[in-house]
Amino acid sequence: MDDIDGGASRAREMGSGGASTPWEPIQMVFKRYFPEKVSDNKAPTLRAVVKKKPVVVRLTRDLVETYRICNTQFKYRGELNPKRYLTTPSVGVLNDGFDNVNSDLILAVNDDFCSSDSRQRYIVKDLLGHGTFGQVAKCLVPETNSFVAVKVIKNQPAYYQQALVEVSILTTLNKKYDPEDKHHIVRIYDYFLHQRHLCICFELLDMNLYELIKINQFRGLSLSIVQLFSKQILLGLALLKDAGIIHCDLKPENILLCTSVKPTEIKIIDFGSACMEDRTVYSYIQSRYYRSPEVLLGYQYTTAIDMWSFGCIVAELFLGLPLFPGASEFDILRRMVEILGKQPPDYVLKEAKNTNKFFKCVGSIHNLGNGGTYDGLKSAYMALTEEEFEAREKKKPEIGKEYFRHKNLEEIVKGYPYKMNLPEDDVVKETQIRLALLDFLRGLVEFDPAKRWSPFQAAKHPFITGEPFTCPYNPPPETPHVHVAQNIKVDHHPGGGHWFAAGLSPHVSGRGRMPLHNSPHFQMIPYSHANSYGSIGSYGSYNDGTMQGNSYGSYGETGNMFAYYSPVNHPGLYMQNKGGVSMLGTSPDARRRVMQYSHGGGLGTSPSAGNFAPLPLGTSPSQFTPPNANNQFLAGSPGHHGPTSPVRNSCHGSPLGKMAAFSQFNRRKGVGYSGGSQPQESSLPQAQGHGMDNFYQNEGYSGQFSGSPSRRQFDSGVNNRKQTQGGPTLSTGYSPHNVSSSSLRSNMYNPSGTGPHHENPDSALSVPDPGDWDPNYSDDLLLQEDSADEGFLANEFSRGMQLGSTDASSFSRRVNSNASTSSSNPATQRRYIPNQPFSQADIGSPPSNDPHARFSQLMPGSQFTPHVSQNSPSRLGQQPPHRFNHGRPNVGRAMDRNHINAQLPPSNTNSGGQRSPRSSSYTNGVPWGGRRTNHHVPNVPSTSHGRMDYGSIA
Ligand SMILES: Nc1ncnc2c1ncn2[C@@H]1O[C@H](COP(=O)(O)OP(=O)(O)OP(=O)(O)O)[C@@H](O)[C@H]1O
Repeated sequence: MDDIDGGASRAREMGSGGASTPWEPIQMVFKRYFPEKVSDNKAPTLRAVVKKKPVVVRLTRDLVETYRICNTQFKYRGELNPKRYLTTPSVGVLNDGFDNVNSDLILAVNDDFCSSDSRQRYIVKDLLGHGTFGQVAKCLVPETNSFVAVKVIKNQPAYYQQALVEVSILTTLNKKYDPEDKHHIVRIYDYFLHQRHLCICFELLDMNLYELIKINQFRGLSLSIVQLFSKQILLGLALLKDAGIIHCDLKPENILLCTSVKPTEIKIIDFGSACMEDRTVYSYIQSRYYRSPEVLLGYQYTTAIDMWSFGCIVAELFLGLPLFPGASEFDILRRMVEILGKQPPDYVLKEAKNTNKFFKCVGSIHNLGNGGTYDGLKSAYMALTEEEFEAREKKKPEIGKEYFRHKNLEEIVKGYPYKMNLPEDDVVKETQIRLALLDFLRGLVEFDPAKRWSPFQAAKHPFITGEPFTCPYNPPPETPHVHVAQNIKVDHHPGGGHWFAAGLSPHVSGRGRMPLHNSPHFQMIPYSHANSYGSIGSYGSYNDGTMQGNSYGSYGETGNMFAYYSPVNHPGLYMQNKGGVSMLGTSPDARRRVMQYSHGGGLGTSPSAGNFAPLPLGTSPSQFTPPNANNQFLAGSPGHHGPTSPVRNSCHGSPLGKMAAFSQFNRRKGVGYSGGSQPQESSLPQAQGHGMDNFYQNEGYSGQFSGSPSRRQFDSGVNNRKQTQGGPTLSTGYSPHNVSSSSLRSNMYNPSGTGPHHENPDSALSVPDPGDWDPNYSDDLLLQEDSADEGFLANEFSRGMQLGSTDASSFSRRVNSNASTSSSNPATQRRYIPNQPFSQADIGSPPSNDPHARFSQLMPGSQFTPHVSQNSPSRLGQQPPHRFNHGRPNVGRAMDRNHINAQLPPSNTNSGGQRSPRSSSYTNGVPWGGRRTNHHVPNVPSTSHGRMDYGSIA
């Protein structure tokens, strides 16, 4: 004390001019502490709880500052930092060293992209995911200080083309059908070329539903969440149906949380496999677990296949595991028949291309009673047993593990374990809701596509509306489709290409394509033998009858030949007929095909592909395939399935398949992580929302439909429509309209609960091991992470999603580099290449109102040299892709091709920071994010995607 006082007086002296005395503080801020007297003679204890971060954390959090404190001479130059690569492998071997062996652009933190069109800069900060088409990077938009997701498409023509389809479809959906962003479809902001890679800029979203289930330890989500998400997905599907677009790859991985809005919403992504309903080009679509019976059987398909996938997703959200986790297509069908207690209707089996693979004929198929519809009692077909299948196919069918103790849907849903310690009342309520769910599912996973509910019909189901469920739902008749976008702008230019492949040309009015004959740009030459499509152009240009097209990516169909004109090509630039047959353009991926045709008129090869075998079928990038001489295409019998989904995650099989395996592996390992006008006659009482705790009414829910007649009644039913025979009973009603954040929190199963959640006998009392059915699963993928960040993570996530009961520590985290380094690393010697992705030989038309102008921007030159990497993965693996023309009548649909202007998100939107539970990226192949949790199922979703083996088939 004396010292202190003395010091103070000396300071005063110094302040008054004492020059020789050492410096002392002028004023004393703290006084000496004198403990208060305590009466009980106990030694007083001073307890100060100081939450300090570990010293290492404190010293390294702002390392540059720490260095400056240590050494004032220290200067920091970000550009000297070693590059932190996000792409694996990061060795540049293609595209002048810009691309790796997989044709992926090698991305490093702080690389920047610049859109030549919008002049917008995007600075790479992290990797969000890795798909078949390329990588998705989290990028900073410096002007607005906001983040976006940029999908960098592989530098290969077919990927490029298919990605343009995605751009086109999404642009149309966003701008024409959902300008107010109410239908839970991801927003596209911009697209541009960078180092020959097409880059598509999307709004930044969060983890996907598979990851959500995963962090919940593969226990199902609460019914309120299932219901909320179902409703939102239905809004998206209703929009798609209205636009006549089939997503073709609906699955939990392609539904992402959007936590930037409150309460949390979901959005549908990945339209890279989508097609127009009247252009069902590919026969091999949908990820296996979510693949519809029509697609499995090779029957014509419509938007109803998305409803099947949706049904599978709803069931999976509730059960935590896929409803039909078949290891092969045979296994899937077997499970469907067993769980649903039915089989596809005879009229489908009679016409489907693959019926013989799975069924045997046991009766007359010529006089199918009941209009060809299997009445459930007797059918002309019987599913093959495993032995019969083996005898026919000369190989054993792959059969996956059983996860449910019960064998039929009703028992599975009813018998699913209830949440632990649920009060009796709540059990009763949930039982009631489960009945509604069961009925709901039955309408979705309905074998007969004609009977399967439409989004409109499903949206009126009590499970969605929250009305009390008292009896089987009788859906209202589907509103006849009336196309909404009547005034679609048409590009009257001869460029077609992939736009037509996606059926996007307003001039392509139908499968019959009769209008094509009238096109001033199109002279159709009668020619037959091709019976399937890839890109189909209404403006193809033929020069003569020799089948030399002047453009690429054109495909034929039965009885007709089409080619489209590419705006980057000269009319008159003839394709070489290298295959010894007359041909017209094909997808560049034709290079890997050797096919036999029953008719000699091969159709099209890609000029970019050089001397490739003729290709009768249009191809997608997802249908690359190596030679397989055993496959024959019959012109009149299109539709052999390829080995796996062209769109997905095949560890074996898909044309892009090896890639899929690779990318899935990486993803799993943590590459990134990964009308409203029906009058409201009366509102149900507000008490509708109290049937289940944690729900509340939200009359202002944004999902109002507008415009489309087929959409307009959607939401009106939510609040007002009464169930056919059910009154507004309050006791069992529950409102799905919204779920508060807190309800999301409390409705997630608590992973710490010990109750049996799964029916799997093996796992009845424990969490199922995802490794059993998830070939990519490995808890080695999980990495330790600084625990100091866990709180932040938990907060970040729970602020967005409010899952609450799930242990925050189970969330992985994406780590962003804060290094303010420049993107240019002097050590990396790369020659700048202007944006010139592919030569005219390789590409189609870009999405633009002015394709010529747009294209000249995009394609300053044509220096693309096709390269076929040996390692270039192919999603559809080792068998040839097959497509078929389903021969359905066309319904002309017009879609515009408006160019998207960059509409960047507001500065505060999704400003990124460290996002919720996705994460971990690789740096030069070394994982650096993620964490290991204490859960006995270490299921941090280190990748954005989940399962990898969807696409493969037996
Ligand atoms: N807008 C987004 N915001 C955040 N992450 C995204 C976004 N879009 C995509 N991702 C992430 O990137 C991953 C790959 O994206 P996407 O599915 O579009 O690519 P893909 O190549 O088409 O994949 P797939 O192999 O499934 O076809 C997604 O699973 C997701 O985790």
